[in-house]
Amino acid sequence: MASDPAPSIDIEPGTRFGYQSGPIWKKKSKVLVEAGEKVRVGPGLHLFVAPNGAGKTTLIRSLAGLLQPISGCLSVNGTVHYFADELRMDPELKPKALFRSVLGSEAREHAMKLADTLKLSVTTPISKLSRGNRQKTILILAESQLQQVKRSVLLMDEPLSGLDAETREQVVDLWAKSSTQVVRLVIMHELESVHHADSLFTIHSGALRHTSTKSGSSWMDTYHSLQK
Ligand SMILES: Nc1ncnc2c1ncn2[C@@H]1O[C@H](COP(=O)(O)OP(=O)(O)OP(=O)(O)O)[C@@H](O)[C@H]1O
Repeated sequence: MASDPAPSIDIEPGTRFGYQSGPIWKKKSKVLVEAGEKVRVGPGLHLFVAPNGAGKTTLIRSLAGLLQPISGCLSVNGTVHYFADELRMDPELKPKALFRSVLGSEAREHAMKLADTLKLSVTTPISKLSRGNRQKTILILAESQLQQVKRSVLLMDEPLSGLDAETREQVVDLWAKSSTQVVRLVIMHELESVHHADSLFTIHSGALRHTSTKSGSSWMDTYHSLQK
């Protein structure tokens, strides 16, 4: 029996990402990012770093199927999990109840262990959690959902923002050790804690740039070289 293909993201050359504005009878498209070349990524950790307002969230939301690309073609193969940069839930909900409501028993057990490792209080209502602790809740939920599905594409918008340095290191370590059947595309601004990654996306003057080769000694050097 043939095994399922690995999860992947494909973006065809000429695909343009952006948003529509204006009244419904006179809509205008505003292009933020265009892919000049074909991009294909498979399982692994893929970083997405670009200046504020370049169009990262717009692009990742398009991959999640929440926005239509303005033109062109993309395909995301696998079960898509999209996590925005804020936890939008009932403020009275506690992480433990949230995990119970969306995770099966094994994944829930995984979530509780991870909460312990990352020092998250699972009995504090979301409204009373700090920014970093809300971010931990998102990360734990994301990682635990992956336990329930085999071929996943995880799209995350700035999951490390607000985390202290030790937690950031723990999360990045976790990603490095994680399943080979997951495509992780992660928007971030802080590259210091990332030693291992499989590729880097950026946006320069509206063009999507992508490389799997680290230039210089760090992904930060690679980012700077793609921004020239
Ligand atoms: N529906 C919309 N209507 C008007 N402007 C929009 C819309 N969607 C996005 N924009 C604008 O497009 C630009 C890019 O937005 P986007 O959130 O994708 O950028 P980003 O790279 O994720 O930025 P940041 O790093 O600051 O989060 C911003 O100036 C934003 O205000």
